[in-house]
Amino acid sequence: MEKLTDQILKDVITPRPQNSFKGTFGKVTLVGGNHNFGGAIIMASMAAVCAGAGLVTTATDKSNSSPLHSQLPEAMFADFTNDKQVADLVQAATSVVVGPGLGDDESSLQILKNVFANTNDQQNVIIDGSAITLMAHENIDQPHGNIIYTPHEMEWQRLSGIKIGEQTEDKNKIAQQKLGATVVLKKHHTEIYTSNQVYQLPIGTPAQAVGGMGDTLAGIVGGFTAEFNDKPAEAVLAAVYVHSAIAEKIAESQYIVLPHQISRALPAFMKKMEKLEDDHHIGFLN
Ligand SMILES: NC(=O)C1=CN([C@@H]2O[C@H](COP(=O)(O)OP(=O)(O)OC[C@H]3O[C@@H](n4cnc5c(N)ncnc54)[C@H](O)[C@@H]3O)[C@@H](O)[C@H]2O)[C@@H](O)CC1
Ligand SMILES: Nc1ncnc2c1ncn2[C@@H]1O[C@H](COP(=O)(O)OP(=O)(O)O)[C@@H](O)[C@H]1O
Ligand SMILES: [Mg+2]
Repeated sequence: MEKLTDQILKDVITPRPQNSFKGTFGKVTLVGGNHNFGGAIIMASMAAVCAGAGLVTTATDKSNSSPLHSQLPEAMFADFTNDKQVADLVQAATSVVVGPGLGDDESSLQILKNVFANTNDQQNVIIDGSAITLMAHENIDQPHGNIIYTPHEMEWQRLSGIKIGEQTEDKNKIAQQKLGATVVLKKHHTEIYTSNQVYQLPIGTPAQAVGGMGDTLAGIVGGFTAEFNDKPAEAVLAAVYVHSAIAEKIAESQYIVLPHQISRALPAFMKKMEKLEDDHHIGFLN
């Protein structure tokens, strides 16, 4: 298992071309947030916007429209029960994030099936939270796309059948190869299983054990894969690293880290990365 280092941030977060516009940095469509879990998709959407995606649209329960816009006017809204609109938004996306707060009832299932029916192999599809649980429980086939699962250990147990105490590197690798997808197995020292390598995140803090922390990561992965779409595999690794690097920084002065604080810190943190020369280390930054 190879340990991720801050080098991944320097590799991925480079200065933006002068001759660019919002379309240069990709479109993210996020789908989730039922009547009870609106916060999950709002946190994911905030993360995608703050990570630098060019355009972000959030397909969610109607009741989340005003809360979304009051927190995040940069995001556009769609009603996730409008199948035609969601299909169009999914087809138009560079990256699709599905699952944060989606829920596990019949309506959640129909929405998930509609999303999965409309992805294609050119897109990054980040499958998180309820979407993983629904796939496992309802035996739903994996959709088209560059698939990135972001399960916590229980979601990985549901999806892979490997019990939490038995999730060894070898077993996880076999399950990941069978899926033909990237797996970000979230825990203390998250592991990332890619087509040809297994990475471990050596940073991160228990101050991150807060609801919404994974929803935020899913949004960063969506934002980075859209923005840095010429190197989607590295973008996933950088997203995982930046999420915990910022959290560690905040945790120097806070007992817990609120997920939205990570998102709000992203633009300034990324600016510092952009300026870094190869011989500088993030540890020197304040
Ligand atoms: N503010 C919100 O709206 C929030 C909504 N959420 C959404 O709620 C839905 C259900 O997700 P949950 O993860 O809460 O529920 P799940 O039922 O999927 O998973 C939680 C269960 O897994 C067990 N578990 C074992 N190892 C774990 C690990 N390493 N990390 C986390 N759990 C572990 C827990 O003990 C618990 O029994 C998802 O769609 C999620 O996105 C959560 O993100 C919490 C915040
Ligand atoms: N003790 C810990 N140390 C480091 N990271 C942690 C710790 N506890 C939780 N995290 C991180 O927080 C996130 C939790 O994700 P998840 O359980 O999906 O949260 P939620 O669904 O509530 O948003 C993951 O990125 C995980 O790695
Ligand atoms: Mg989660």
